[in-house]
Amino acid sequence: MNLPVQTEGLTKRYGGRAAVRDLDLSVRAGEVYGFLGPNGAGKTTTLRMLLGLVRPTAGTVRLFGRPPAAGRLAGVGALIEGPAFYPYLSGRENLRVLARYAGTPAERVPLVLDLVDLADRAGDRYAGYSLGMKQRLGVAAALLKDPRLLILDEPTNGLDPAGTADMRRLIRRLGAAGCTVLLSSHLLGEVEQVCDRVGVVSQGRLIAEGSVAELRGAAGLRMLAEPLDDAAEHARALVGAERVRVADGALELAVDPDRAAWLNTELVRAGVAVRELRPRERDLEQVFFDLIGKETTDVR
Ligand SMILES: Nc1ncnc2c1ncn2[C@@H]1O[C@H](COP(=O)(O)OP(=O)(O)OP(=O)(O)O)[C@@H](O)[C@H]1O
Repeated sequence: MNLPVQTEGLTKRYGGRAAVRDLDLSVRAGEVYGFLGPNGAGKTTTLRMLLGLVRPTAGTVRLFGRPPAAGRLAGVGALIEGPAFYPYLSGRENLRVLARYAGTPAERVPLVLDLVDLADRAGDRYAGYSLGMKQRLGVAAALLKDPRLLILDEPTNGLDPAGTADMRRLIRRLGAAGCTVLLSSHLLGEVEQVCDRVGVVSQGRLIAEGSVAELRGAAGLRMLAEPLDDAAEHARALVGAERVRVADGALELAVDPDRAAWLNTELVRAGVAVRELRPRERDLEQVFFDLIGKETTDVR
């Protein structure tokens, strides 16, 4: 099956500096994929290589199984740089101009305006739009050709909270409608809220990939109990030694949190006083900084 996006060993060097290093990325049909990383991690360079706007130093890019040669990006819509629109034309007129250039039927214009929630303001001049409306018009332009894959570079960058919420809603709506979306972001909360899967990029390398839940790590339980040694011994006997760890005066148990009541009953029965038992979940922010921190240490 041809994936919407597949790269192998994708690398871009500028002089001696690698902006993107040996990147294997795959985006599956119908998913909203978040490409997450701090500023300068290589996100824009990667997206530009996907679109054939920057030539890779090494490695390959396939979009729906084909290399992204110029003029052969059928089925792909993108918003990479701030969209260039005529300030004195309305949103609708701007899209009509673009549709004409692209050979897209003008009937798509009201459809995409509706999709991005700009139908009411379509007759207003572009110059009078808020930043959020300008970004949404950019997405509308990318949607003109009814793409199967939409690539968005930091779509909420610079937007106020309301504009950000509108953009997130729009992305979720597009995802729900079956469009594959690849978006870059340096904001965890963003990818957490809209993405099915996330790839974390740092210093040009993909350092982690998975669903938000997977990135958070396996859920588990954290227990405060007395005496702790007895609790640990019984817990090991109950769930397996490899699933039990003592850390900071507490027990960490790599088990399904649904087993809390059962564990509590068993330990109390064994004479252990369980003071606290709660699900342990790593905050995604912590995961992100753990990953980035580790990476920085590795590189040093
Ligand atoms: N045309 C270029 N010439 C030289 N270096 C470049 C060029 N484009 C990007 N870089 C460098 O490559 C690295 C990655 O940049 P890139 O813009 O891809 O990162 P990013 O993750 O998109 O960050 P941001 O969110 O800040 O745009 C940076 O160190 C940047 O300075």
